Amino acid sequence: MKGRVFVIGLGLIGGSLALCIKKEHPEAEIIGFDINREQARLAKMLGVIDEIAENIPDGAQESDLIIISAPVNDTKSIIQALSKLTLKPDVLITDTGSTKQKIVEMATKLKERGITFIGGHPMAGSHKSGVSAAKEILFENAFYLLTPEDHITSEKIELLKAWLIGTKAKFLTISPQEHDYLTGVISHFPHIIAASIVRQTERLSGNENIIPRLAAGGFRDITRIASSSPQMWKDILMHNRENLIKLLNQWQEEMNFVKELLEEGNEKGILEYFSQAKQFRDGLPTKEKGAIPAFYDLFVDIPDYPGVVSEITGYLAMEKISITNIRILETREDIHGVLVISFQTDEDRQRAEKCILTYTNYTTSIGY
Ligand SMILES: NC(=O)c1ccc[n+]([C@@H]2O[C@H](COP(=O)([O-])OP(=O)(O)OC[C@H]3O[C@@H](n4cnc5c(N)ncnc54)[C@H](O)[C@@H]3O)[C@@H](O)[C@H]2O)c1
Ligand SMILES: O=C(O)C(=O)C[C@]1(C(=O)O)C=C[C@@H](O)C=C1
Repeated sequence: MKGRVFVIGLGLIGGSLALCIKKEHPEAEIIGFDINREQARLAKMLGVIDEIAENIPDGAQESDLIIISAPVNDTKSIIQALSKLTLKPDVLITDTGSTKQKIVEMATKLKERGITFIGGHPMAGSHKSGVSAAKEILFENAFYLLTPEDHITSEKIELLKAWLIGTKAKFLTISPQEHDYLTGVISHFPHIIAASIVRQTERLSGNENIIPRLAAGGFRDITRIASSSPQMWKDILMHNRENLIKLLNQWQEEMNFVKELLEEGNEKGILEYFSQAKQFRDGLPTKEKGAIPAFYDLFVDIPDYPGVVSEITGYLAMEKISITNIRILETREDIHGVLVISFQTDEDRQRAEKCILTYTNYTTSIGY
């Protein structure tokens, strides 16, 4: 497709979408604006956008598609600012915010001017922020939630999907209310819990350095998202307060239930508690991204000697296999450790396993 695309907010999500659009529609011209000029300059330098706009009116006026990928509160102000401009009559405006009700409400200002706004939310991301973390494959296989209002025609929705086809995401249309409830349950609420576990651990650590040093696999897995942008999450919580208050009440009941099981020494009840959770968790789709991202992890038993990690990454580099993450499971005290290497695709993981088995005598597995 040809046309001018204007991305406002050149961080992880805006940058990743710009890359997806450019790949699929190389003839499109991608203009970007970020309140942080450094981010905009970096986006241009990294080839994420073609040109930097001086300000929002400058970028918006001749655009065919406008994507707002700023924190949710800023998104509201940007919509308000856009509603005061003279834009192309058939311009399509969308956003990527993690909440939808308040944003869609604000977009009535656009509707009043006859401008099409379709709320959007790609359900994949990271705890990292900024354009340097942007990547084209971020949304592959993820759900991409759209919250068009009733007056939006299916042609406009299809046009937006066509622009975004390079995300390789699966589009799903829901109402803003459903959106905020569902994402409250599977995304916003878990972020509160992750932060609370980290805070409790910090509080209990006091001067005892040993606690953070012992915090290994389980703690790290459940708290990764506590490293996300505090500014972004403050805004999300403020936008989804009602749902989150209800969820917190339910969670308190759940915790009281566990406490009672413990007080009663109810072995059967505790077993049942974990079994039920395991059954549900194990039944979640593993190849789909979304609330639960697909991890293509390879576990490698490695001896504990200096340079072993670079030895393995060196073999993978020789075979041109890209990795997305690498870490050592610090749960064992013996002379062996477990290296966990994550890949973008199952195919990469299989190639990596073959490569490691060819060059080394280490044992590998895809589960641990
Ligand atoms: N991070 C995730 O996992 C994720 C996933 C899906 C959706 N989202 C949503 O997408 C949006 C962007 O998130 P992100 O992770 O890319 O954040 P980010 O911090 O990486 O990027 C946001 C960018 O917006 C810029 N910005 C802030 N206010 C602005 C304004 N008024 N005008 C122009 N630029 C402005 C910031 O300078 C920053 O560069 C948020 O609404 C977030 O809720 C995030
Ligand atoms: O993977 C992560 O780090 C995320 O937190 C991504 C995540 C999520 O909660 O699933 C975070 C917020 C977004 O609105 C969508 C996706």
